[in-house]
Amino acid sequence: MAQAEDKGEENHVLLVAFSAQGHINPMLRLGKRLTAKGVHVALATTEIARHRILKSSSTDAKAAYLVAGIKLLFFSDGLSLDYDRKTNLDLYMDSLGKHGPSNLSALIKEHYTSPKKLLCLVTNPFVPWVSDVAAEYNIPCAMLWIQPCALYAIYYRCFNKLSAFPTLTDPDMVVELPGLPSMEKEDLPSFVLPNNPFGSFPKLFSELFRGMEKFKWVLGNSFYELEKHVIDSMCELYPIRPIGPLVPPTLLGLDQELEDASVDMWKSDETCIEWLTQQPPCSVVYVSFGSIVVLPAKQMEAIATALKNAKRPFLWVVKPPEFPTPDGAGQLPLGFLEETKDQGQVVRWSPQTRVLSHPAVACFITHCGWNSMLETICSGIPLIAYPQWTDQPTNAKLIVDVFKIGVRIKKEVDGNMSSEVIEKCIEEVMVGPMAEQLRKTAMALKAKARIAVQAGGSSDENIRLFVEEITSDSREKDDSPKVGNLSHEGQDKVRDKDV
Ligand SMILES: O=c1c(-c2ccc(O)cc2)coc2cc(O[C@@H]3O[C@H](CO)[C@@H](O)[C@H](O)[C@H]3O)cc(O)c12
Ligand SMILES: O=c1ccn([C@@H]2O[C@H](COP(=O)(O)OP(=O)(O)O)[C@@H](O)[C@H]2O)c(=O)[nH]1
Repeated sequence: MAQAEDKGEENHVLLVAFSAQGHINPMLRLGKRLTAKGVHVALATTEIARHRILKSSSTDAKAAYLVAGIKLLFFSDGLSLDYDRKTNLDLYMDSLGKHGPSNLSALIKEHYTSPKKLLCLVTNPFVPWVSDVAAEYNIPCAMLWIQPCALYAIYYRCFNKLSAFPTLTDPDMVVELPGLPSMEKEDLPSFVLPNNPFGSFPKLFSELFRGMEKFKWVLGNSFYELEKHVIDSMCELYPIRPIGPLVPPTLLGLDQELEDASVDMWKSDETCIEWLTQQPPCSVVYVSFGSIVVLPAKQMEAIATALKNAKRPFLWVVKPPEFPTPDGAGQLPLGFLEETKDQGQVVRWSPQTRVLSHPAVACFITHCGWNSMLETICSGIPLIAYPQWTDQPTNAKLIVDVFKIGVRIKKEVDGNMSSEVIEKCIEEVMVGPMAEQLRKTAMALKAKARIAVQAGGSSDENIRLFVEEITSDSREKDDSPKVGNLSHEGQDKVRDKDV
């Protein structure tokens, strides 16, 4: 690899991402939008990401270091490559927090002849210590918030103790926040509940949200028209500027931009596209729980039974667990593949954005990861929500009560889902007046997403403003906080132009 990345050129931005696929890709797409506005961009993440990208044979070795003109750089999180990070999340996050700062700092020294040439570091919320590395070099720092702006507002208010949240003595309280519907405990992010098992998460986020002044800008992977009430509600506190949706350009109708900026950590099975092509329009139920969630065997069984009984074509992504367990978690019930061979397809990993935009696909049963939700919004199809942890319960609430583009699978008292309820949800989004209404709303949101990212749209304007500020910032050496959002007036102007 080249010793120095800057080759004497000016206007560099370094993005730093946590090593999940759903974290790196929105960062890379932000990088591409910055590149389009004349900024040089590189992305740093941890070695485990390089290992996964190289293992996924759909990406060749060269592509693992250069994605759409963005150079990828890697640093160590202090753990060996075969360490089971998923089972030991708290230890993993601790190790990353301990070793990340010095390793990233060394990476900056190694790759930039003068760190002062960096206009800005952009970090994501799971590596908040990046702002300290930025401060060490006197470089301004921005955060890309990669979940809905609603989650930003909830965490900000929770960790700054601005609103009441459930406690051990009052675990069932309903949370009321500006710009959001009333939220019960099953609608809140799992990390703010008193029974959250991940001890280090509240620590990480409470430090982050109580020290927000370290970030001169907060950018959000969302768009104003999608979440305007909650975005407006944060204007007086610590504004967030939506610059998304950061999804592949083909999903946004930006066909002049052919190349997507993203990496694959798993090789996708393209045969399912041929299979989709043989299915009737708007007939297929797509099912996926993303890259991290592994469903217990009982829940796998409930889905399997519901899909069989629904008697509709289905495409189900069953990603084999990286560290299999003896209780059968994440595995298909015996005989299922044989029984359904004429009805559906099971793949280990799908080309999801191609699937969602395929005319044969009718709806999506999802864990409600935010990237999957944005991709679905941009494809204009309804969702069936089955959230698991982190932001997903709140994302499900948004789908049903704010965006109104889907239904949610209600859990039984034992926390599991019944196959009858799943089957009923499938019928609800496929046929009848409710299905029609959901589809109409979904199509309208898709149109708004496209407008937001086109030249002069709300997200495009926010990117332009950000680039203007980071570049003038470096010229003027102005250190005053730049947390201002587009003014309401500005937002209105952009909206008026859209309609
Ligand atoms: O919270 C975590 C932690 C974590 C952090 C601190 C700690 O003490 C313990 C665990 C690790 O990996 C994640 C990975 C995620 O991926 C995915 O990221 C998308 C964008 O944020 C989401 O929308 C999807 O729901 C999600 O699965 C989302 C997360 O919220 C996390
Ligand atoms: O079979 C699959 C399942 C998921 N994805 C992609 O993986 C990402 C998942 O991100 P998300 O935030 O939805 O969930 P996570 O996997 O981080 O929980 C999305 O961009 C999906 O398009 C994919 O390409 N193929």
